[in-house]
Amino acid sequence: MKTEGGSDAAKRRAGERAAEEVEDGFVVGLGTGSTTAYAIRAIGRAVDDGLEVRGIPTSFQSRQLALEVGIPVTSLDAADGVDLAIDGADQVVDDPEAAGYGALIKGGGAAHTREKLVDSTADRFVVVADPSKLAPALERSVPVEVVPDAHTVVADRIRDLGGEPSLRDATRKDGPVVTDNGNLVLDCAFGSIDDPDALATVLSGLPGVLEHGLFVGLADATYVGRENGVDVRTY
Ligand SMILES: O=C(CO)[C@H](O)[C@H](O)COP(=O)(O)O
Repeated sequence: MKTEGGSDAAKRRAGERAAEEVEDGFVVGLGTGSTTAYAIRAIGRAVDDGLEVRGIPTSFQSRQLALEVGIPVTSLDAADGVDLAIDGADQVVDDPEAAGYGALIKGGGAAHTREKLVDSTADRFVVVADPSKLAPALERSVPVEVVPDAHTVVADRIRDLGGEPSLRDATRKDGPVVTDNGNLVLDCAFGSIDDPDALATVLSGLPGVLEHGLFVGLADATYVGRENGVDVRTY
């Protein structure tokens, strides 16, 4: 059995704190990843206790978990908006003086296209994270989902922009990761990103790019799980 380490405890606190924001009648965006999974499980327990909600999963993984814990699932085209989205992040800009304060890198689970769609649609988007995700600037590789035919062309454009693209390999399958949308992922290293908004705009404009993992100006708050509680950043 997996034991709960310090980081897992922090993730659980963040996820469960965010789940407390879910109100009766809400349509909730269900993000992807281990931190959001704590929120989904907590919402499932609340549903058992009588809370009436519908969830919009952002991935196969979050849909499976929602069904397992008894959250009725719906979709963006069937629901009339999203009241609250709860989602994790791979890195969060945590310097209030930085231009990109509250900007995120997402897509560690290759789910960032649907995550951005659902998170950006929500009236309120809450990020759940443990302290290891906080950084003064974004410096992790940016996941870029590309249609399969375009991966070499987009990789060349990324190099032109000064980035170093790497096709994401599957760990338990020969060949690359294939997203829930049937596409490939280029993890693109740019070093420390001074202007996330500018890079996001350029990446969005590249033919063949479906979506990238820079989330700029989308989050309303980040809940940071700590050993003894939760710190809330609002933007
Ligand atoms: O963006 C994501 C998936 O595409 C995840 O939210 C992100 O990778 C964080 O995951 P975790 O909570 O497991 O650290």
